[in-house]
Amino acid sequence: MTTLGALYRRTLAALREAGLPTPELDARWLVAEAAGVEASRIVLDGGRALAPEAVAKAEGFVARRLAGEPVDRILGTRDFWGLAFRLAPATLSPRPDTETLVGACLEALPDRQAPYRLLDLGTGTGAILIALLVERPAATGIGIDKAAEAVVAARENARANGVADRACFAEGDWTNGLDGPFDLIVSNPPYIPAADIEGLDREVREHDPRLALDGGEDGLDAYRAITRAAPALLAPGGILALELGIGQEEAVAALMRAAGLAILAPARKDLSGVARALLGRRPG
Ligand SMILES: C[S@@+](CC[C@H](N)C(=O)[O-])C[C@H]1O[C@@H](n2cnc3c(N)ncnc32)[C@H](O)[C@@H]1O
Repeated sequence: MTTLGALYRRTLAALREAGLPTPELDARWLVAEAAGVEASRIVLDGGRALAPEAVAKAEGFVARRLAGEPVDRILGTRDFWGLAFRLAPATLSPRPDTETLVGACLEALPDRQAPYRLLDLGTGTGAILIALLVERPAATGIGIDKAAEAVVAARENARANGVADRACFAEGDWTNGLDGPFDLIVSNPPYIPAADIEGLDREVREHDPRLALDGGEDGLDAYRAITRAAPALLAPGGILALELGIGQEEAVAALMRAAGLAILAPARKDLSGVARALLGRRPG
């Protein structure tokens, strides 16, 4: 008979031996999921006997983790802005850096009760749009993605997070075929220069979809497309809010200015001090 505590210790030992960077956290999440308990129960209920299926499930998870699969991909969900998002192979796993962009957008949309109209380009799991709709309960929004499977996941995430009646998701190529006006257009676009993708961490390179990463030769292809199209879709005074890759502030600010947008402030930094969220306003 295997107990919850014994399964945790065995899992931890295997992950430690493999030299993984966060074995305690990984073991906690994987064992909790396999055993169908809250992670906090592992210590409290350490003596609980487990069914053989739960042990086999945990062993399967460990094998995947040792093969380099990230924990959130194994679990199939990721927390973002305090909400749970289901992942699909076609979706980026939303990152804490992107919460900086959400925070900046909320400051630009200060009225909790206003019926803001939002557009999220490259919505993936829907993380950005859904977080904004949760925080602004009278707002409505559209999320667009080129990956059909991402659109399906985003719809499901909107339902699970209680905003499906105010969110609409569709497959599309950036703004093609869309009509405004929007009060806010937000995007965390693919921004890695194509030649840098091979040098990314294996967990990113092998488990996040290339369509979510590849920003073209200089990493700026999506910014060019979005800044060119956004002003015509923004209401006067509307905001374009873009997540930035490392070192991209100047280039993206130049694209926003060239499109007639006024930069609101220097880019907001993420928790690591990287300039991460840049906002421009359509005059008027
Ligand atoms: C960096 S991911 C961001 C996902 C999500 N918004 C987030 O922050 O977690 C970029 C997203 O853009 C989508 N994408 C790439 N090219 C696109 C295009 N031409 N039109 C619409 N979406 C596109 C990708 O499929 C991916 O979901």
